[in-house]
Amino acid sequence: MTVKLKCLSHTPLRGLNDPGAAVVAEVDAALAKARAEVEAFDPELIVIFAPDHYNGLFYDLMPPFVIATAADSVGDYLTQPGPLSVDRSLALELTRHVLDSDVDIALSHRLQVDHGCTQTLEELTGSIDRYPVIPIIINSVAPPFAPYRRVRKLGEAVGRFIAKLDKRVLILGTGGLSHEPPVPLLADAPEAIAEFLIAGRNPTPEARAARQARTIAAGKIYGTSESLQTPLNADWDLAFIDLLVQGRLDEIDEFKIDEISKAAGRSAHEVRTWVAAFAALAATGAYTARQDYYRAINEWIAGYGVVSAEQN
Ligand SMILES: O=C(O)CCc1cccc(O)c1O
Ligand SMILES: [Fe+2]
Repeated sequence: MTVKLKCLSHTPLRGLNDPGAAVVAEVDAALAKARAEVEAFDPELIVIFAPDHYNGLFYDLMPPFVIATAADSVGDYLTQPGPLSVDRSLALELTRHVLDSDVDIALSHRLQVDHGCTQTLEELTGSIDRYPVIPIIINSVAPPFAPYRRVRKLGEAVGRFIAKLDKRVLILGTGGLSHEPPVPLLADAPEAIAEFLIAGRNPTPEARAARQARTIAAGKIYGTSESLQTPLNADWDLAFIDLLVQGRLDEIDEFKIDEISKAAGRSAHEVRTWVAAFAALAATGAYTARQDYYRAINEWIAGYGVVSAEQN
């Protein structure tokens, strides 16, 4: 087994509400480098930890963690629609292994995934179906959440499975860092919004377009006094990256969900995918990590970071 890891932010506003050309070029360069490294590694399997944003998973049955044996991209924002190349039998084996490790996880034999999973696959591999993949969705957007220590346990269980494979495996985490796009909350939601959050699967094209227009509008004022959303927090982001790079994963067990929401925004919990990814890598042996890129980008509603790691 050889393992590499990449964790990066996603933002569906890339290409829809861009910052200045210099910043766009910087990010393009960071992504081109990451993609070239993936190409050179030539993974035989990608394990991707991703969030969902009320596209595949709703409050009619909201699981803390899900492994998919088959997955279709809904094609939201600018992402590619269609099936991912999920390794069905390996995904099923992984599910058994995680359950045997005392971590409860849901199983989907037909999951819809959104930009939270597909954008990173496209950016790092050129398409959503280039390599065999196992998608693992971690609820990071629809509270209540399982504690961070459980996310770490999940990652460790996945890592022990990966360690037994005779394959080159790329572990991905996608989302974060600090940010708060206008995703509605079920608590105190008006009837129509509550209905969407509970049972909003397969929205009409009009409903999807309206939702995307709201995100773009929020991006245009994010970080100004006009915005009601919690702003980006570069200090929080850089401290989190340092913790991962320095291998201080045990400190994550003390992370407080409400404090993170306040300090870094409600969607900062997408870093749960990074936590699982690093815990998985750490379970395969000691690692070396590096920060490839960081910038707080208001136009994209993203504390935007790229981090890489590999076994020593
Ligand atoms: O459509 C949505 O629900 C949220 C879109 C969205 C915007 C900015 C950063 C993100 O990570 C993100 O997911
Ligand atoms: Fe997101």
